[in-house]
Amino acid sequence: MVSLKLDKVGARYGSTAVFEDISTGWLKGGELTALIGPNAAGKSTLFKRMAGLLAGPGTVVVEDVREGRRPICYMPQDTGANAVLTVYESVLLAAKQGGGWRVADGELAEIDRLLQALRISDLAFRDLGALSGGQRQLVAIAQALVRKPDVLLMDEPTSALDLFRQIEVLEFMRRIAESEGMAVLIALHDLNHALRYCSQTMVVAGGRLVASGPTQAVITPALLRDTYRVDARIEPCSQGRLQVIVDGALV
Ligand SMILES: Nc1ncnc2c1ncn2[C@@H]1O[C@H](COP(=O)(O)OP(=O)(O)OP(=O)(O)O)[C@@H](O)[C@H]1O
Repeated sequence: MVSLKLDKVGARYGSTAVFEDISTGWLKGGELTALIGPNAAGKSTLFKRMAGLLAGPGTVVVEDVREGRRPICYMPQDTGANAVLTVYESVLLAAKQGGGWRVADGELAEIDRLLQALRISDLAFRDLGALSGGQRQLVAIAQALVRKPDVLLMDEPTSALDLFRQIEVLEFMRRIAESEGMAVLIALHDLNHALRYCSQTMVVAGGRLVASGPTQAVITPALLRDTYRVDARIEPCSQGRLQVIVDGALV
């Protein structure tokens, strides 16, 4: 099973450091890990650094990548479509990225299966540019999964989705991470999603990793006060699930 850790990783734009010296323990395949933190904390930058899209100090260690799998794929937050492609073409193109152009029947079947699983088969022959923001986000998830990564970095993958789709996508990701042994890191603003779906959570703020570990141990009223500047409680709902209840902003 794949495993991943960060060793003294940093990133900067020009002369401005976004974060420095981020080290983690091993994150394992089969689990969802939330990456949380305030706006501009560096979540997208950390994903880009991990995916090798940005250079910087330190090492992103990925071990035991399986044959036929890509080590790391990054699904960006902004999925604006400027290519003149249908949904199906765009997913096929993602599958072939970096490989040969011969298409096996099994690859087409895999695309059909993914579009069905994400309930977007009806969009297959629509142009990307004619989709809603939420539809585009679902297509971006299909494009990411069809690349068969062992580590998948998803940047706010549910930000444009309605409530039903948010739950459906996160449950799907949890199932697929478990069944395929994929390590999935998800940048999230909805901390209730982190509590419900992610076994591990990493928190970036103020240019460093301020906490990391099992989600229920990491997301605490003290963290919400110090990192998000809100007064909040974490309490079980009537069905026993932990929920963040925000009482107010601390000014
Ligand atoms: N291409 C860039 N050039 C210069 N600065 C950048 C660039 N991209 C991001 N930044 C800056 O780096 C910092 C971290 O941005 P990043 O997008 O990683 O934050 P984030 O935690 O993902 O934020 P959000 O939750 O708002 O999406 C911000 O101050 C941002 O302005």
